[in-house]
Amino acid sequence: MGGVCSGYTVPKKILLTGPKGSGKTTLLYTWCVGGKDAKVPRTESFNVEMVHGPRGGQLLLVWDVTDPIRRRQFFHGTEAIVYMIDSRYLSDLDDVRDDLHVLLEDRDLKHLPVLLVLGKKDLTDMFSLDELGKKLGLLEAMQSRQYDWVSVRKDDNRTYQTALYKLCELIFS
Ligand SMILES: Nc1nc2c(ncn2[C@@H]2O[C@H](COP(=O)(O)OP(=O)(O)OP(=O)(O)O)[C@@H](O)[C@H]2O)c(=O)[nH]1
Ligand SMILES: [Mg+2]
Repeated sequence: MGGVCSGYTVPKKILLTGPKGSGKTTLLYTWCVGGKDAKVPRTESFNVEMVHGPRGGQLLLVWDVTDPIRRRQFFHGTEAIVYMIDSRYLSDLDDVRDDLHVLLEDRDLKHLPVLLVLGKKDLTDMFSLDELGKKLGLLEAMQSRQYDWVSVRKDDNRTYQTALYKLCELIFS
């Protein structure tokens, strides 16, 4: 539940991660500006931004970090994971699968809700979610945690708002 202390809402800490160039910072800054064209800075190390969810009192502090080694320092206190994949590489997911499993097995991240985001859907054809689930071993990986998925494309802001809505459903419901 969202913590409220003396009238202030305590934000939920979110880890936004996934392979390099998958579209994480575009997602984060689109959430921040609420649907207008987001200016996306190049990510040197990490980005961190406060994001308002669709309902009052839904406040998220989102840490956007790619590097699998450096991101470890951001795990403590995390309350949900957003894992982003570039949809163009759905046919070659071995590295993604390994990275995702290492992340989900970390003791600081066990049992946390996960939103899987498939980015750049404007650049790819349809795919089967069953097939994706098998390739990523989602059935085992998502056992004992809440999980959802969504696809986004930067030419359609509604897809980013749907992603934010689903994330808040996972965290606040
Ligand atoms: N066509 C298309 N391009 C996108 C989309 N989302 C992001 N991009 C582009 O993909 C590139 C990488 O996007 P970023 O948001 O910087 O990706 P990132 O995951 O933050 O990258 P790193 O910080 O390097 O890990 C940029 O040129 C974006 O404009 C999308 O939905 N469709
Ligand atoms: Mg980035």
